[in-house]
Amino acid sequence: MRSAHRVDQVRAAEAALMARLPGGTLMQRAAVGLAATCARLLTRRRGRVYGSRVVVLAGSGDNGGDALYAGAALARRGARVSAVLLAPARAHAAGLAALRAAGGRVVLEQEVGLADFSRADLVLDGIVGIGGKGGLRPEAQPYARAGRAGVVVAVDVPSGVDADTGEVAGAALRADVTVCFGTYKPGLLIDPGASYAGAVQLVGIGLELPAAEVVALQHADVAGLLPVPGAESDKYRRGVVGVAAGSARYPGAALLAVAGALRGGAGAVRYVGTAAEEVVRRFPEALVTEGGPAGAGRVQAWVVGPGGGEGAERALAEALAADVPVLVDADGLTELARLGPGALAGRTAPTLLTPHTGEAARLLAGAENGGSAGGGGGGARPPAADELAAARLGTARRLAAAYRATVLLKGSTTVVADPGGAVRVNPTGTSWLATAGSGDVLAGLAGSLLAAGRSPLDAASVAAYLHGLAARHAAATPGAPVTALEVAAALSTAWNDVRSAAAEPGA
Ligand SMILES: NC(=O)C1=CN([C@@H]2O[C@H](COP(=O)(O)OP(=O)(O)OC[C@H]3O[C@@H](n4cnc5c(N)ncnc54)[C@H](OP(=O)(O)O)[C@@H]3O)[C@@H](O)[C@H]2O)[C@@H](O)CC1
Ligand SMILES: Nc1ncnc2c1ncn2[C@@H]1O[C@H](COP(=O)(O)OP(=O)(O)O)[C@@H](O)[C@H]1O
Ligand SMILES: [K+]
Repeated sequence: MRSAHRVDQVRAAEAALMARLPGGTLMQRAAVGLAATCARLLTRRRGRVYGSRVVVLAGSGDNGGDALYAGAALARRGARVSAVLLAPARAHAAGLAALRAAGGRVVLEQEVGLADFSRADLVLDGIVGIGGKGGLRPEAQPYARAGRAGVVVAVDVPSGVDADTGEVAGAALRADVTVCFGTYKPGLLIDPGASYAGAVQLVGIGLELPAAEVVALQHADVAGLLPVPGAESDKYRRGVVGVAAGSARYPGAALLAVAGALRGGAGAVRYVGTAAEEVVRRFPEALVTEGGPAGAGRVQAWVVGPGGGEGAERALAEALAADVPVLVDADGLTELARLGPGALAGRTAPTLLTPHTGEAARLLAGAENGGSAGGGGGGARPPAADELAAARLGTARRLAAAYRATVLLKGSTTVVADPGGAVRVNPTGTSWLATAGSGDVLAGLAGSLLAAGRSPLDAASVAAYLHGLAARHAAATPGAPVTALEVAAALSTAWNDVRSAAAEPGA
């Protein structure tokens, strides 16, 4: 599991540790780890550190200090290091002295700095770290636009990325590798910040940290959460997932949601809706009923809404009336937004909402207006989907709080937020998943995990993980387009992948 902490949590842990250690110890630990990664990267690119061209972009804080000390260490190994000082009067004095003593040169003119930057084998971005506010300032912006021949290594956080949220206000410096200290930061795991961070490496510096703010599961964690039948299991004990999906207009959504549900670990899939005939023709193993959830047999969880069209209103009402976990997706969410959070108020079993940002905008507007169905006030501008996508962590949290439900917010980084405050972010996605119907597969899969007894937080985060992995496996060649049905078919490979990696020694 990758754990990420907020800046204030890092600062508190740093203060507690610094009180027990000689001054400068933590910066030395950070710089040693940073220099070691840079030396590995240079050796991989050029065969050796000696003679390579390194540029340190140094801002006014300790982030610049880390970068200057690491630059000094590389200079001592024979690298030709220039330090570009973005705030010359406030550069980290001891770091700068170390760099100079190691033979590094200092650049004050932007033209020279930019030329050095563009032809460097390696650039250390020490402009700003966890102390940063807002995007890059004007003096640093040309570096974000400049061409580059070598690798950019961000020190702790890519400059311009908000460490706590991953939000980017204006320009930020894109890195190939980020070396972070003590713990991951949420902004390194959540887009858009994550897309600026490149490969993220953690250097331990001995911080004692509280519970994480955000976590990202890895193979071993997911393997431990997969429902696996035991000797005592039968199909009912494994859980039956009910899928209320599809409509005359969107029959395909029914097939895709059932395809996902069949591969999520529940013992049986019960489909209700207008596409019963198509479903059973394609998936003879599914149990089918026409009509709505109320008339179907017992299930351990409902999935309601994919392609629900005109039947979504009734299906949602009937599913929410059942005392089992309910996953609401697509047209079910549009209907829920119309009703507002009050529609969930009487429920005792948990609810999982799986919006994309467009649906999230409708849900938030519904929460703020008390549900448009109730004729609530309204008047405030509804949030725009792209603004919500740029602030994914806050959006998922706001929705979870407003609806008192677990929220899986889909998109370039899928974020799962529990109403209790826990947040998981998904590391496995690929943008090829942005294909029609892949969300239906995800809904079926997550519903199946709910029926198999997983909590909404676990069901949602495991489903997103397997779904993202399956999309990679489904591609005929790495990086090729995939269809939603291919993603569903590749889910078994994703399960195997996770389980076999977890079974490896040392996993
Ligand atoms: N915590 C730990 O455990 C450890 C932390 N360590 C390291 O310390 C780093 C944090 O250092 P920090 O606190 O000095 O802050 P830092 O990120 O250098 O920035 C603050 C300075 O930048 C300025 N500034 C602000 N916004 C800006 C912007 N957008 N663009 C440009 N400048 C901007 C602001 O000045 P202002 O101009 O606003 O007065 C201020 O002077 C951390 O990321 C890690 O690398 C390790 O050494 C060891 C253990
Ligand atoms: N840029 C992206 N990067 C990674 N995954 C994405 C991106 N955009 C969308 N996705 C994923 O693709 C799926 C699309 O779901 P959804 O929007 O519900 O589509 P549909 O309604 O067509 O099924 C979700 O799993 C979502 O997280
Ligand atoms: K930085």
